Amino acid sequence: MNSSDQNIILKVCGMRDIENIQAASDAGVSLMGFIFYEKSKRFIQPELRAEIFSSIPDNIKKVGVFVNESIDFVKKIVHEYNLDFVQLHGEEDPSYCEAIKTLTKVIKAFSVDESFDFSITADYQSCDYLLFDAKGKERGGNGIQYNWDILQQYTLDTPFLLSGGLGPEDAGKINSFKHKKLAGIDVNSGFESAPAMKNIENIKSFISKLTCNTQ
Ligand SMILES: O=C(O)c1ccccc1N[C@@H]1O[C@H](COP(=O)(O)O)[C@@H](O)[C@H]1O
Repeated sequence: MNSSDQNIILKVCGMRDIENIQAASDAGVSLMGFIFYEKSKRFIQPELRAEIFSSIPDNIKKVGVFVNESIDFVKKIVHEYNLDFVQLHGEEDPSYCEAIKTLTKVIKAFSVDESFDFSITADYQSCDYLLFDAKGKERGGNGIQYNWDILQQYTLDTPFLLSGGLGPEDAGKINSFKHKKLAGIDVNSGFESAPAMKNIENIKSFISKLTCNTQ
């Protein structure tokens, strides 16, 4: 039961299956991530993109996820699929983020562990959101969490998304987590029955247990 006036963004990442996208949309998800990183299990093959993107309901905000791609490639994809956001999961520097910001909104991801130095985020304050994922072997989608207490060291104004191994059982922990710059949460492998296939019942049950409203 949602009982708060607070709104947070719920992003479901790594979508690829047309029926699963529709079902997630029907469940109330309005921000979805699509992976343009070839080494990911959730990569969308170029030949499937046109059909997938033309099927996405109009109310869905589309996030393209990239890792150290050329700016020209990202630009092309933003225009081709009308992306509302670009999420950057590599070593993209502040000037790269600025260049993408001329096209669409930018989410810059950082890999966090207990020794993460938040001072590096200072140069990324013009991004629309930062995203704090867990540091793991892969660029993203590692399915592991870090100790969220470290996020209290983040004191800048740019809002952030909480990410990294979030699963259906984490609703209570998310409800208890407080940070004035928390803008949303990003879920992925913790809700999968197979790569890029989300368990819709788990998403519905998760949303119902969050005390904030999701948007
Ligand atoms: O999901 C992927 O395969 C992926 C690949 C490369 C960059 C980012 C990726 N996904 C992002 O990873 C995080 C955490 O995912 P998880 O919950 O630990 O599975 C999330 O921000 C996804 O957007």
